[in-house]
Amino acid sequence: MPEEAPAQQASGERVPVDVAVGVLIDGGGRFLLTSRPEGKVYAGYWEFPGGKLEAGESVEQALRRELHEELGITIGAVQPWRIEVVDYAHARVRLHFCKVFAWDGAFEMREAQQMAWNTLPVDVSPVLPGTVPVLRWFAEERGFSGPTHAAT
Ligand SMILES: Nc1nc2c([nH]c(=O)n2[C@H]2C[C@H](O)[C@@H](COP(=O)(O)OP(=O)(O)OP(=O)(O)O)O2)c(=O)[nH]1
Repeated sequence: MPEEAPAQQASGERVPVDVAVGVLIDGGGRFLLTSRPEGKVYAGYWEFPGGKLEAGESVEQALRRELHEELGITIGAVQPWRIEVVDYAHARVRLHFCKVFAWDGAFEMREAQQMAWNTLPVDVSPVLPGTVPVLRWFAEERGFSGPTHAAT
């Protein structure tokens, strides 16, 4: 589906679209990456699951909805982590990355995407540009040095 034309601020900068992103971390410290479904921009690229906020939604509400819609799970506590603005040709996005350590339900890939539990370095490729900083934050937290993912 083509994305809507981005709105512009008076300054000429595009208004960012808010996106809630879930960084699911399991008991072994692995984190979940999913591939972007066919028909979306950057189809096939790996990212953390999530999606755009709908009107009136908080980040947490959007994250609960998106992860249920996309993965079939019900998430527990949402821990806001970091916020990052990324300029793509298709949109300017404000990514609200949240850590999630608990969820219920079995994973179902409801958009025919793929999922992979990862540690550093990640073994899936290509990684979405707006996802790369998260791998760096994990590397800092975990004292990991070296490339976090394969260069594309
Ligand atoms: N989910 C997610 N999106 C990311 C990440 N990094 C990153 O730059 N993005 C960008 C890609 C998209 O431009 C935007 C998310 O929008 P989307 O199109 O996937 O969201 P959506 O599921 O609400 O899509 P739709 O209903 O409009 O089709 O955020 C990430 O790690 N996870």
